[in-house]
Amino acid sequence: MVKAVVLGAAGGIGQPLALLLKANPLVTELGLFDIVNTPGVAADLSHISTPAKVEGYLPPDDGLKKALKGADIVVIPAGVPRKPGMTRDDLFKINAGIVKDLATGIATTAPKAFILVISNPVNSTVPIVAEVFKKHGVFDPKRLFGVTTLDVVRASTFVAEIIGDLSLSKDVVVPVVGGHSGVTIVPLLSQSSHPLPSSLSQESHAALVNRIQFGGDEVVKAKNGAGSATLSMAYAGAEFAAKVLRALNGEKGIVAPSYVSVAADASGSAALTKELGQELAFFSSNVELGTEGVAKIIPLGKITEGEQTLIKAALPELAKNIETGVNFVSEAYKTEEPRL
Ligand SMILES: NC(=O)c1ccc[n+]([C@@H]2O[C@H](COP(=O)([O-])OP(=O)(O)OC[C@H]3O[C@@H](n4cnc5c(N)ncnc54)[C@H](O)[C@@H]3O)[C@@H](O)[C@H]2O)c1
Ligand SMILES: O=C(O)C[C@H](O)C(=O)O
Repeated sequence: MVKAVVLGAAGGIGQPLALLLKANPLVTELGLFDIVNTPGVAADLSHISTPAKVEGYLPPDDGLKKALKGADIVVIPAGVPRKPGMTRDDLFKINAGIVKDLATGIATTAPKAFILVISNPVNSTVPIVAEVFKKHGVFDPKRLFGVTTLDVVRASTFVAEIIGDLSLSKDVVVPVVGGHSGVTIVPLLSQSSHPLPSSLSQESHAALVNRIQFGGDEVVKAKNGAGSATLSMAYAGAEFAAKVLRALNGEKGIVAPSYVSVAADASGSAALTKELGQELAFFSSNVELGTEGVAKIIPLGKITEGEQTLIKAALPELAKNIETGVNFVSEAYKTEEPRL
């Protein structure tokens, strides 16, 4: 029996993500929480002939607690998306508070659940969840994941496009490390399961890296004020959730990149820190998943000089983003006691 919960379930990501989770046979219960419209979304999904029992909750009458009760996996796409001209960091002001409140609900109701954070800026919202959990004395770094899968999905698609065969895209695997915004997104194209054509010019290679790093902007621009990636994100979020669920179900050897706390695996992160030349509290790297969450953080391995330069550019930005998240929670708790 597995209960999955979506917080922000009526949104542009939340609805298709809830649909894909409802379609996952490993999910037997699906809790949907949002500040609007969840009863309708839940009624609609509940007619689909798959095992999951669906319930929708709103804030009144302890809706968040009811949605979270007994949760094994909680996915968070709650919060505002970008408009053209904005960076993900511009979302921090609104989304930090939303994520903090939802994290408080999880810490007090389902502290053992796996938490998959989609809300931007991921580089900072994941540290917010960690800090809230620490304040409540329930932080388990193995169970907290920043969802960076969309970067991996984009890399697979764009590499397959360059190879000239989109049918390969589901098989192309490119590790994408670092974080989830602009220069912190570092595709390790040299480790692609499908090598790039040797005829690819340096300029085209650089353009591919840039497209993976700024793929989100392409969608924000095309949507022209109506938000950011929702459908591709729902697909990516469901893919990552499916891997976590398979690992929870006992399947071995499942690997996926995710933005995790380095405290999740001391020896893996020590090797990673050596490669990076500095320690960061959070970093996205390939992670082996197990029944307890992160089983292993897999270091970068062999990378090119160009990739090393990209990592160097990512590190200061990531450090700043992490600090922003951590400071936000310590400031908040100066005026507010954790609700234990
Ligand atoms: N990690 C990624 O790769 C990635 C990709 C795409 C989008 N995102 C981020 O995901 C977030 C959501 O994007 P979207 O397009 O679905 O936005 P959206 O506005 O369509 O949906 C957000 C939903 O969150 C709900 N919400 C707001 N406050 C809430 C609260 N306190 N509790 C519960 N629900 C609440 C809203 O009612 C809305 O239904 C944004 O921050 C966006 O930047 C992340
Ligand atoms: O670009 C955004 O703001 C949304 C998301 O992070 C993305 O990568 O598409």
